[in-house]
Amino acid sequence: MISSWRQIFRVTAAAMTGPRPVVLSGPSGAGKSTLLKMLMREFEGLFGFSVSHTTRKPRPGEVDGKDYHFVTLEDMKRGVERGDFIEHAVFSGNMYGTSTAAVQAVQANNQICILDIDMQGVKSIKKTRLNPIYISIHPPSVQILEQRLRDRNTESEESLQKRLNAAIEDLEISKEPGLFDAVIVNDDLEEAYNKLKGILAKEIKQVQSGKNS
Ligand SMILES: Nc1ncnc2c1ncn2[C@@H]1O[C@H](COP(=O)(O)OP(=O)(O)OP(=O)(O)O)[C@@H](O)[C@H]1O
Ligand SMILES: Nc1nc2c(ncn2[C@@H]2O[C@H](COP(=O)(O)O)[C@@H](O)[C@H]2O)c(=O)[nH]1
Repeated sequence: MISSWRQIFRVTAAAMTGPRPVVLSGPSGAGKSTLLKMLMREFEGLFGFSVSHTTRKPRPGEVDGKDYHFVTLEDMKRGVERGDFIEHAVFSGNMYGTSTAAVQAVQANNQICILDIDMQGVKSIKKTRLNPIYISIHPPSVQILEQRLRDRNTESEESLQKRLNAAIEDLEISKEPGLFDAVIVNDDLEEAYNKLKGILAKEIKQVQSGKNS
């Protein structure tokens, strides 16, 4: 346990000196992955994705170690017991977690670390010294969210309903004053992306100037 606290301290200490990490949260299907992939494409090398662990099965096209570390429930539980995770949560029947190593790997490259995590993760990260910028991505409406999730064609009916129920709850919680630094309604994708870039402009400039000096 002591070594895991040391690890967490190292991550948080690095976060206080390097660029601030960015937490993207918001309902499943709101467009977090779409937006973060756009950022990583436009600003190649500036951002690094914190690759979470999950017990859910990979979707077609998802790559182990890139999109997620896909693990068994037993492995995940062992990792939690070892203290490998800064935060972890159960979402829609599967476990998800951000490992200290995932954040450290990004910070070691002096990149802006992006975490794509659910509301429980946000609440847990708030108790650490990671000090990220918290951004919530919202859909224009729950109806549009449902349509996007259906069109994505990744969920069973049961999983879809669980995600919609969580979405309704999380949209309510996200109104809590001070919980997020910014809320972006992802209606028109380009517009939402430009807002995201605006919010991160200072961090982007800071890392760009460091890389060019
Ligand atoms: N502005 C938009 N207009 C229309 N479709 C969109 C928009 N943004 C994202 N989408 C589509 O909606 C679907 C959900 O987006 P995405 O997978 O990025 O959501 P997510 O928030 O990362 O979901 P999850 O939390 O489940 O990983 C995708 O098929 C994506 O192409
Ligand atoms: N608390 C955490 N939530 C996470 C993490 N990685 C992803 N997520 C969230 O889970 C849901 C579902 O993701 P999906 O890929 O199965 O659609 C979504 O809201 C993610 O933000 C994590 O490490 N911790």
